[in-house]
Amino acid sequence: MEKSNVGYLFRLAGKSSLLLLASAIFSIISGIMDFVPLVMLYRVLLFLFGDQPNMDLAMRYGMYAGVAIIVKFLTMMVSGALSHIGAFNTLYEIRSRLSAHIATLHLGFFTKTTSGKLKKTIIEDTERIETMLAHQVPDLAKAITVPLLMFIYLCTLSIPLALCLLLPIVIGAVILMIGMRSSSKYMGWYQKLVGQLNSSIMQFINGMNVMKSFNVTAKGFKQYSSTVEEYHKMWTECTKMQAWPYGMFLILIESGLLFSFPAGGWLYLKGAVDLPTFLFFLIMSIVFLSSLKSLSGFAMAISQILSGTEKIKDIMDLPQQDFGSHSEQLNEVKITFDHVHFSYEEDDVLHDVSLEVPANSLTAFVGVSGSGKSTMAQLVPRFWDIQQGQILLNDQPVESFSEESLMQAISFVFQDAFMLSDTIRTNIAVGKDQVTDAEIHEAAKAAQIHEFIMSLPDGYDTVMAEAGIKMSGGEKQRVCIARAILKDAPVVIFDEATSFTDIENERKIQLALNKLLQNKTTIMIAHRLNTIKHADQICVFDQGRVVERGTHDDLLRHNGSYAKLWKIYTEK
Ligand SMILES: Nc1ncnc2c1ncn2[C@@H]1O[C@H](COP(=O)(O)OP(=O)(O)OP(=O)(O)O)[C@@H](O)[C@H]1O
Repeated sequence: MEKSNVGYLFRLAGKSSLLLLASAIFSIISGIMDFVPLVMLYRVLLFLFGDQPNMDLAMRYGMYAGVAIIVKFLTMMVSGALSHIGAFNTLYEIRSRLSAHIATLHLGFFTKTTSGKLKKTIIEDTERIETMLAHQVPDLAKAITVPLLMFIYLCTLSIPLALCLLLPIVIGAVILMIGMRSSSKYMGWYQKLVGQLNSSIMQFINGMNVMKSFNVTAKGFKQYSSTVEEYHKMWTECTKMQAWPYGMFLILIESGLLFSFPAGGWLYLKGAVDLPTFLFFLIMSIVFLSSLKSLSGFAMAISQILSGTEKIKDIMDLPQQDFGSHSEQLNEVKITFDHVHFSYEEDDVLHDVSLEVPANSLTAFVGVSGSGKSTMAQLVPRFWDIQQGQILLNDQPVESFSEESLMQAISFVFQDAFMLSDTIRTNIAVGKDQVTDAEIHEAAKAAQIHEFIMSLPDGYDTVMAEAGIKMSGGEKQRVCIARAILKDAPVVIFDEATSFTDIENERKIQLALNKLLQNKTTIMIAHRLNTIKHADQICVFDQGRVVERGTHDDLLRHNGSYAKLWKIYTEK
């Protein structure tokens, strides 16, 4: 974990870091004020044990001590308020920057990265940072500065006694350092396990229906139970490792008197310090060491802030997608894939694919699972950018288009229909500001979903989060088709759902598609071959290559891969 994460966090916080700085300064003042009454007490002791006790001056020092206590509480309050405001502003700043950055990433990023992981960073990690900043910044500033100032003051009274106060700390720190050499290993292990635990809990809850139907209990869910076991092992080992050095450290910190009493007594008897100074050091040996004790508790908090910052940094470091400046409202669109090579990581997923999808035609991508159909289709709206070759819309490279022009030109109907937690009306009109109810109804009618919506008690005002449970996969996909019909983009990429196959639903989807695809350039990723029998061209994918291309009849005559797929399909 880099130390620069601290700087990075404050850079992200922007102006809010000034509030945090102010909070730290007020906190230091409040810490100093904590210390003032003790100094005043020392002053009074000097008078009391001096040759000419001056009661007036003693009273005045008493008053100073009272004022210091009031100032301490006031500065503590101001510091707390500033740190909370600063931390909230930081949270806002980080979330805004994260959201703004995420909006500029390749669309494909969102299919790869689990939304749970993103959610965790945007909500949980930033929130933890906020809580930590609100509390730890003022406390840490005080815990470091005040003992240091105390020590300097004590050195002005007696250097040997001041050093003697440091002795238990130095011995304790050495023991801690030796004993906790391997703690960074545990910290990494801990972070890894917390991530695994979260993801397996999410998986278990999301897949509860499947788990239950296969009689899998939380304990029987191997991924979860083995993570819990490892978590238990990690904490047991970590606690064993930390117990003795931390225990020794605490004992030493509590035993300041063991060091200051004999040393101070000896110096007093030798006449090197006077009685008030000796007494003052005895008091300070308790106060000084306990003020340092709080420092040991910050390690965990700081490491949590740093690890949260690192996750934010990982997202912020993801490269942004650049768009071109070519702005054009496309109507009839021809798509050309020209010697396209693409890989997600190292191995090529698409190898030198060339293909033309003529304007206003239906091109179907078929092939076994993993052959590259979805990847190829996702390259058109630039979910990912290719490594070699070109993808052209009407002979213009996709990279040259402005984001608005490109997105305006393409509708993508995904398999797993995404729904906003909003009304059906908003879900159909998503992205369109000025649209009438009549237009929305017309799109829904064309998508064969109007009747269903009207049968709901709140009709188009039904909130999807509630209706979602009642909607079948086919109904949801028809809402998405209505969305695409309303968008009326010249290019449609349709990823046929594999999960719902009842005849009535298939018929309705087919009717909806007939409307959606009229006069459009369509790429259909097809799983049910009878839906694409009439496609203008069918491209058969195999291991990232288009191995056959033609109409249904051509390809059956050719008696190759497609004919085999068709045979398997019709025999099902
Ligand atoms: N986001 C991703 N990151 C890394 N690899 C991926 C990603 N998406 C797909 N792949 C890999 O790329 C290859 C092609 O996958 P793709 O989804 O394009 O195939 P497909 O033919 O559409 O399959 P299916 O019919 O099952 O959807 C597969 O090996 C797959 O594992």
